Amino acid sequence: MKPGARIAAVIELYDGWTQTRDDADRVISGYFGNRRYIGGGDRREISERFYNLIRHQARLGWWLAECGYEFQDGRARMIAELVLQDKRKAEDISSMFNGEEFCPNPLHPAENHLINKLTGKTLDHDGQPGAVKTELPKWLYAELLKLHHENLPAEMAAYNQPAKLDLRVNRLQGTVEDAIKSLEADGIHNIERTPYAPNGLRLPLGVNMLVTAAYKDGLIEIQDEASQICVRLVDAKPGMHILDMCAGGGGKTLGMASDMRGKGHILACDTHGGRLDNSRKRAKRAGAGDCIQQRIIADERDSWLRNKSGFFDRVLLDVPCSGLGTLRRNPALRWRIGQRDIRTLMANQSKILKAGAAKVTKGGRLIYATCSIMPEENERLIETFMRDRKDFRPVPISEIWPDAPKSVPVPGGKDKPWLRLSPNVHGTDGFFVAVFERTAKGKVK
Ligand SMILES: C[S@@+](CC[C@H](N)C(=O)[O-])C[C@H]1O[C@@H](n2cnc3c(N)ncnc32)[C@H](O)[C@@H]1O
Repeated sequence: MKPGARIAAVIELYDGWTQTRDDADRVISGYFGNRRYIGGGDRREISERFYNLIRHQARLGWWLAECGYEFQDGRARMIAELVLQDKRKAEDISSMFNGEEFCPNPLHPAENHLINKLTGKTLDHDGQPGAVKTELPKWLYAELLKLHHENLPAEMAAYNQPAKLDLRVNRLQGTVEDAIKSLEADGIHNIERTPYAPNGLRLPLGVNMLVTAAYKDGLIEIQDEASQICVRLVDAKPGMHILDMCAGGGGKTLGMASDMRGKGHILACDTHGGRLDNSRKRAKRAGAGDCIQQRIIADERDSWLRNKSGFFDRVLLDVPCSGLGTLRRNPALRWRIGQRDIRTLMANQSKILKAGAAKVTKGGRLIYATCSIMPEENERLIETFMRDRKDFRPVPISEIWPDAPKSVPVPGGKDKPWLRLSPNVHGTDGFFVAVFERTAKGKVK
C-alpha cells in the first residue's frame, strides 16, 4: 500500500470507531476481514496508527480546540498526529494527502493553516488539564487521582504504552529452557525472562506466536505476567480440588493445572459456553485435559454448583470486571466504560464473591481477582467482605509467596492480603488479587 493509502485506512477506521464506539479490536478485525488483500506489514502499521489515535485521543482533541479548528474527525486528528507525534513537515503530509486512488483528498487551506499552527509543538503541553494530560475521561481522572495522587501521570504514561507479549511456559510439556530453545529454532530472538513469574517469558511487540512449534505443541500459552502472578497466589498443589468459577477461555485454569503437575481436579465453570469450548481445546493442546472438567453454569447461584458447597481447597474468582487494567492492550476501554457500568459490575462481583465463598472447604482458600484498577471493584469490595465474614482470614501475600517481598513491590505492604499490580510499578497489566482462608471455626453462610 502507498503511505497515503495507509493513512486513509486509519482515518476510515477511526471514524468507524467513533460512530459505533464498538470495541476497537472488533472494529479492526471487521475492517481487515472485509479486505483480505491487505498484507501483514500494512495491517501492522494501520493498526498501530489507529491505536495511537486512540491513545492520544484527549491530547489531539485539546490541540484541535486550542487551534480553533472546527473539526474533530479522523482526518483532522490524523493530520495533528502526523505533525505533533511524527514530526512530519507540511510537504510530507501533502504528499500523502494527494487525492490519488485510495489516498486522502488533497489538503485544503484550513488544514494547511492547522499544520502551520501545530508545527514545532509536541503532543504534551503544560496548559492541558490533568484529565487531558493523562488521557482519561474526567470522572475516571477524579477517581484515579484519589488512588495514585502525584503518581497518576507516571501510572497513566505506563498504561499508554503498548504492552510487550508475555508467555507462560506450560510445565506439563517442558521447561522454560526447552521453550526458549524451541522459540529460537523458530527464529524468535530477544526473549527475556519475566521478572516475577517463574515460568514467564517476555517477547518484543509484533511476534506471531501462533505459528511457532512451541505454541502448537502446547509448550507455551499467551498470558500476561499479572495473570501468572495471580495463578501463583492461588498456590495450587497436586491433588487439590479447585473451582475456577469464572474460568472463561481457561488462561488461569491451565496455569493452575501446570502448577498441579496435572494431578488433582479443576472444575472450570463459566456462564459463556463458547469460552469454555475454547478452554477445552486449549486444555487438550496443553496436555491438561484429564484434570480439568468444564461446566457451563446459569450464573453464580447455579443449582448444580450450589450442591458443591464447602467442597473445594481453592476457589478462584476471576470475576467479570471493567478490564481497565488492560488499557495497554485495549486503549479505547476508558472511553466506553462509565460510572454506571462500574456500579453494575460491583453488584455482580459482590454476588459472585458471596457464592464463591460458600464453596470453600474449611482450611481452603478463596482468591478474588480482577484486571481492573478501580478501587470499587477491588479494595472496597474486599473491605466489606472482611468486615462481614469473620469466618475468613485474610492471608498476607508474604505468607503465600515468601520470596515476594524481596522481588515483588507490594504496594501498601507485604502484610496486606491483596496485591495490586501496575505497568508502572511491575511492568504488568493492572491487576488485583486478594486471598482469604476459611477458618475451621467459621460457619458456612
Ligand atoms: C475475567 S473473565 C475470566 C478470564 C479467565 N479466568 C482467564 O483467565 O482466561 C470473567 C468471566 O466471568 C464469566 N462470568 C460472567 N458472569 C458470571 C457468573 N455470574 N458466574 C460465573 N462466571 C461468570 C464471563 O463469561 C467471563 O468469561
